[in-house]
Amino acid sequence: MLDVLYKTAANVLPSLKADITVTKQDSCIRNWPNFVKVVEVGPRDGLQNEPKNVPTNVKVDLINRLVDAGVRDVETTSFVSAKWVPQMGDNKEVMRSLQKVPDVNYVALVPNVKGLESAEAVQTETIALFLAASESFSKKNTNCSIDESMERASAVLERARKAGIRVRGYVSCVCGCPYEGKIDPQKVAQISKFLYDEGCYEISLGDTIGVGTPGTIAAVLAEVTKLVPAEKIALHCHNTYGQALPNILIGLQMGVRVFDSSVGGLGGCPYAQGASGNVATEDLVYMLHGMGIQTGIDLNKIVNTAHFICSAIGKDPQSNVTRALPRV
Ligand SMILES: CC(C)(COP(=O)([O-])OP(=O)([O-])OC[C@H]1O[C@@H](n2cnc3c(N)ncnc32)[C@H](O)[C@@H]1OP(=O)([O-])[O-])[C@@H](O)C(=O)NCCC(=O)NCCSC(=O)C[C@@](C)(O)CC(=O)[O-]
Repeated sequence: MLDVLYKTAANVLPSLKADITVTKQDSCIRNWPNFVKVVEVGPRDGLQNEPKNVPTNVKVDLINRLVDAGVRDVETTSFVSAKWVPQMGDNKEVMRSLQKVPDVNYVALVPNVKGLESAEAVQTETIALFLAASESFSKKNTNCSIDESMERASAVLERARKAGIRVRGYVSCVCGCPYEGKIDPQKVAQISKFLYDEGCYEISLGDTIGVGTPGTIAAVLAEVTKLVPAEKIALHCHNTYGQALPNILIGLQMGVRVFDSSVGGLGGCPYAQGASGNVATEDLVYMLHGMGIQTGIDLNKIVNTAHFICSAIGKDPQSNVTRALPRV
């Protein structure tokens, strides 16, 4: 089986035909799902840490290209303080400029009720709340303790419920914290359960600084799935130590069916110095299609989108697949 894949790859590289999709029957592994949801976080997580100002029209173009490539869940921007994250200061303009496609879930990150009010003002239908499993990271990132962040989250969730806005939840630092080091998986599980009980439709577990390994991810998932069903969990893996894809494989094995990624592998958190971007969408899609798992995403188009945004911001793609494939 692997011989066939390698030969196929050798025949098509470096043309843009390397989407080595295998059928379910071809796949030597039988217990994978048929479909996995990919949540594209590039326009928010990918660009929030960029030193250069990215023009609003480039952000909007990026989102439209991602949607055209088949992405159906995309994090567009964040309604946080522009004093804290100036890169997202054009949040309302971005949301207003989108020509929304009906079956696409456009998600905006929100830290508090003020952020929700701004999101509502531009007809945002889905928001993402973010909490941390580390006390120090919570303070650095949102200027409040974990308990205070839970109070803020409850207020946001109550208002969102009344307004009919869907809420996704994040837990950051699930494998480690840039300030505290190791994080107890039970703490991650408690916060995940809080978000689940409060009505988040999905809980994304963030390996914010990309220190997780298949071993630590398995330990975290083992604890979290005691309190939250695996089908409600997403994994958000940064790739600092090159462990994102193996971690995702462990997630798949443990029943996770939703994975966050960032086109071109861009990203990082302004309050987690040294952390690199998320797993690149094109690397994730390449792996999943190669396992016979569908994503609805066109690999060629996503690679072109990675080339587009990387050249717009003057960066090399942090993705093996995009480095391997030329732009057409
Ligand atoms: C949460 C705050 C706002 C608290 O910041 P604060 O300074 O404690 O807020 P405050 O309530 O004391 O208000 C201070 C000022 O901020 C304003 N303010 C208050 N709230 C808002 C708002 N929503 N939008 C716009 N402005 C706001 C407020 O109006 C006031 O304005 P002033 O009177 O001084 O002119 C701040 O800490 C903040 O914006 N933090 C965001 C940090 C951030 O965006 N980090 C990156 C995203 S998280 C991440 O990347 C991790 C993730 C999700 O990807 C998963 C993973 O990888 O782990």
